[in-house]
Amino acid sequence: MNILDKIVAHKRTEVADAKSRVSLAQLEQAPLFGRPTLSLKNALTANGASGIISEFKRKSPSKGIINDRVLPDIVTQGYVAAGANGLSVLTDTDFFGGTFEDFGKARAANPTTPMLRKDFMIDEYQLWEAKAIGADVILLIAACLTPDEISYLGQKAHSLGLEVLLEVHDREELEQSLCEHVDMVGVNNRNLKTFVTSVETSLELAQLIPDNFVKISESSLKDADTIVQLRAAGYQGFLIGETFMKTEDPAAALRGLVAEITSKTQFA
Ligand SMILES: O=C(O)c1ccccc1NCC(=O)[C@H](O)[C@H](O)COP(=O)(O)O
Repeated sequence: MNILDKIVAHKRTEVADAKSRVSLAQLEQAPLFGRPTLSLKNALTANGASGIISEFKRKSPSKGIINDRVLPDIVTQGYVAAGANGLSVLTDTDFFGGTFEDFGKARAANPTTPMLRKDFMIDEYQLWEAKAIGADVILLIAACLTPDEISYLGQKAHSLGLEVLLEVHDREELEQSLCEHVDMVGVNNRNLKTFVTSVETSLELAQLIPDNFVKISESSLKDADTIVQLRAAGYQGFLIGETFMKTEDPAAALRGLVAEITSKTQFA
């Protein structure tokens, strides 16, 4: 069984357990459930946007522990001050060390920044959870969902006011999964089954994504030259976790990257 299958199998148990403990009606009573959501799509496409979505990621299946010494509220507030247009916070505990508590702390510290609940969504119950914790955007990963599930979950997410980021890794996933219930298309440079990374994946798929979807390049992004190259290929969003989180001061690492991108763009 590959890691993605393991994560999804575990997620099914986790969701079944959560459903038996907390009903949808109870989730709807959460203080943040009725909060108006913020648009990540608008934030990424605004004039002068950096396009960077900074991720709070404690550990990962591919790298093990990345950083267990930092706090979600401090790091994410720093990210926003350093120029992030969106935040991604892992809520998966077993494989990524994230929690709803992490998400809640980041949410409270950043009330005006769009936030992605980064998890493996397989059931509409998780959309209610996302609303209850104050998320603005959810992720649908083509590699672990059927096209019908993507369409169904996308539609449900929209009915709750959540934006939808569809994640693909190759042409086949893109062609089979793209539908009207998606707002943004993320191309993951990491093959989630083998962990092999290549930015070529984003570069190759760029022209195949229709222009009415905001394009986001995800994973293994490390330097300003790559961001500049991806922008030229049509990407307006850049999801970055490890490059920042592996440092002692993730926000300072983002600030440095934004400064470098700005200088390369100005003098290009
Ligand atoms: O990061 C992993 O090892 C991983 C393994 C299996 C499934 C998903 C995984 N990562 C999720 C992500 O999409 C990344 O956290 C995100 O794109 C940021 O990537 P990076 O900048 O490389 O931390």
